[in-house]
Amino acid sequence: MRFIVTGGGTGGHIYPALAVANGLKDRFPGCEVMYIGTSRGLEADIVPKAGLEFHAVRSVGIKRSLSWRNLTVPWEAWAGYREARRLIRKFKPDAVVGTGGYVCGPVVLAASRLRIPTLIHEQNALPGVTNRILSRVVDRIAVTFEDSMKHFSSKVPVNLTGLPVRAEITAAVREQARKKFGVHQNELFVLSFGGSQGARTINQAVVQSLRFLAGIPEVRLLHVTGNGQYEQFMDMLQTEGLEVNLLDNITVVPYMYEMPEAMAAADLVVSRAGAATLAEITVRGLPALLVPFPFATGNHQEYNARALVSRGAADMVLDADFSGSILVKKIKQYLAEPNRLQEMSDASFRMGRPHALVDIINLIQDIII
Ligand SMILES: CC(=O)N[C@H]1[C@@H](OP(=O)(O)OP(=O)(O)OC[C@H]2O[C@@H](n3ccc(=O)[nH]c3=O)[C@H](O)[C@@H]2O)O[C@H](CO)[C@@H](O)[C@@H]1O
Repeated sequence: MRFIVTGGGTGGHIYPALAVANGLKDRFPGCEVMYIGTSRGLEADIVPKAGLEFHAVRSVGIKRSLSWRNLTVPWEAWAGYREARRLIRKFKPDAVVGTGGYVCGPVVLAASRLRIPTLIHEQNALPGVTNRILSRVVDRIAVTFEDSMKHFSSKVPVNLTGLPVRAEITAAVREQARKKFGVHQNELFVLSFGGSQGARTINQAVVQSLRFLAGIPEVRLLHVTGNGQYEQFMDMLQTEGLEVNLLDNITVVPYMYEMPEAMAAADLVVSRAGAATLAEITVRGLPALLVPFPFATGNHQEYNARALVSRGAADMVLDADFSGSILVKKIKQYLAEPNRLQEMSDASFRMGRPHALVDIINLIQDIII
């Protein structure tokens, strides 16, 4: 068996593609998997490190603002399509799977024209432009959120699978994780972070709230600033006259490499609303206070957040409204109403899709038979 997976640009498209590649290898021992991306995207770095055969094709996105570069788009797109077609003809895959990003366009389109079974996975509640176009030519569509199903044409079967999360996220054990982070039984352990890059708004709000949170001993806060924003965060603390080492119940780190354990230990997550983060939160049944990144394409993070909010799994505060005083107010509310947290947790757990990967691999198996 041979498969091609494609998806690129940001980690949000690449990690689900890698999860699918690994899932295919488990389901079809001895199968060959080729990854097609671009040479400029993060995938050119990540995919070879993951031990997969990687090939790059040209791919272009249309600039939303007026730009002379858009004039070269048709030529570049045609060149990328021809490169993808050549790779597919040579490799002869049994199926091609796309997880979004511009590069999926030429690869999935070429596969479909060559009558090779195709599946796309959409991570966000508001589908990206490439997946919307491809949805007309593929054999199967898998989605993370029920809310995105209405954006696809009814001709192609759309399946609600969820987004595959790392196995460690489900495997981490709460009691062990709480011990590791020194969390006492009755403490409310709050994990705050802003996606993989960190979020300035969340960082600022945390700085503004630290003096108050330090005075609430029932709360323990683990805050992740993002690697690129750690120094700025420390500068802001200094300006406020705060020394984090002196605050017993507060820990600040630049990046959390042990996110599975941190989530396992947490009672509440404060974060952006990237699709991977939300898949992890719901698989663990965590209640969340979400502050969507307002500049994500098409404002898709707000749509992602609303998918949880409308089902009672999370609260949302828009980026423009979020501040230290809102954060403190919300935490005080949750402390005063533990039932509310429990209800959010139950609703979150109901949305979680721990079998996302298995369901996606089943769909791939369906289209190749
Ligand atoms: C800014 C932007 O447009 N981001 C998009 C990008 O998300 P991006 O990949 O940046 O962010 P996500 O929130 O989806 O995922 C972040 C991942 O990083 C992990 N993590 C984070 C911080 C940390 O310290 N340690 C750690 O391990 C999280 O556990 C999670 O697995 O692609 C997603 C899927 O298309 C979209 O939904 C997001 O909107």
